[in-house]
Amino acid sequence: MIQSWPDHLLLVGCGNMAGQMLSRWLDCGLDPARVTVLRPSGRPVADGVAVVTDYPDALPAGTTVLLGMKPYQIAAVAAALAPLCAADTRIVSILAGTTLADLRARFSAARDIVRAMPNLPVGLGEGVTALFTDAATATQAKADVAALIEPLGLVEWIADEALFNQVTALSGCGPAFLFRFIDALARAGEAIGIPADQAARMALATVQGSADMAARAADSPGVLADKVASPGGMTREGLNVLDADDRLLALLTDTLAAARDRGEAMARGA
Ligand SMILES: NC(=O)C1=CN([C@@H]2O[C@H](COP(=O)(O)OP(=O)(O)OC[C@H]3O[C@@H](n4cnc5c(N)ncnc54)[C@H](O)[C@@H]3O)[C@@H](O)[C@H]2O)C=CC1
Ligand SMILES: O=C(O)[C@@H]1CCC=N1
Repeated sequence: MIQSWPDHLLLVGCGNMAGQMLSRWLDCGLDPARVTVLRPSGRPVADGVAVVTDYPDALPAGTTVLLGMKPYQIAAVAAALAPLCAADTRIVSILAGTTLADLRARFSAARDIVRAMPNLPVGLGEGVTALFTDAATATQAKADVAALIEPLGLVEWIADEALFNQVTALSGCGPAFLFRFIDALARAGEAIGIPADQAARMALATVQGSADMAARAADSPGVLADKVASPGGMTREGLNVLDADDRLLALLTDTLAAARDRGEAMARGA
């Protein structure tokens, strides 16, 4: 695929998440001269990328703005940024729990506004990004934003914004839950007697290899689990613990529901 990049990309905030997105875009050939980062610290981001600590007097025509600061900063950012926006300014927001209606109210001049929910592995091109927009956004803008996000990994358009907090809980927050799982697997190994450093290496490699295998396999993860479990063997005994009363499923459902609920509270301004 021939990547067509925005002529001008303004990142408002460039911390953990937006930083990973930008890193991947630069790795994939985005010309750093097209990028401006606005960050209060003024710290350099990458060779050739302009960093500013305040808003420019004007935005070049057709600028794509990535809102990458914290959600609670939206009021202050919009107060300064919205007057610079025109109909051809494209807004891509990665702010958790900030609705499209809220963004449209704050950036009323901009026609094309897309919510994006990436996750941290986008820096490797192995992330997941959920996208949502409404009918007011032009078809070409949708295609251009999708093309921008495509090098980051899996792209999923979400048909109903009511599901956006749910997908944020699953894939946006998901890496943190997986990191916890890897850590817990290692610590459990240590608890049954494996040296800590060895358990950590083995837990990580087991998760990595299993995820790679699941991604390539024709079988579902549920079927693959059964293939590991020899009848009457060790794995079945372990699975019986995870499966009792749907323990693992219940734990993960509670985990995602708590994250989802926080997104809904954030949307209410809590
Ligand atoms: N960390 C993650 O895994 C994910 C984060 N997000 C979203 O990404 C956004 C940023 O989160 P992180 O990168 O984790 O936070 P972060 O704290 O690492 O980055 C926020 C950045 O915003 C900058 N900033 C602070 N005040 C600002 C202002 N007034 N104007 C412009 N920039 C300002 C900070 O200097 C910092 O670099 C949040 O809205 C979050 O919901 C979305 C998906 C995943
Ligand atoms: O914790 C948060 O609110 C953000 C959204 C997804 C990942 N980090």
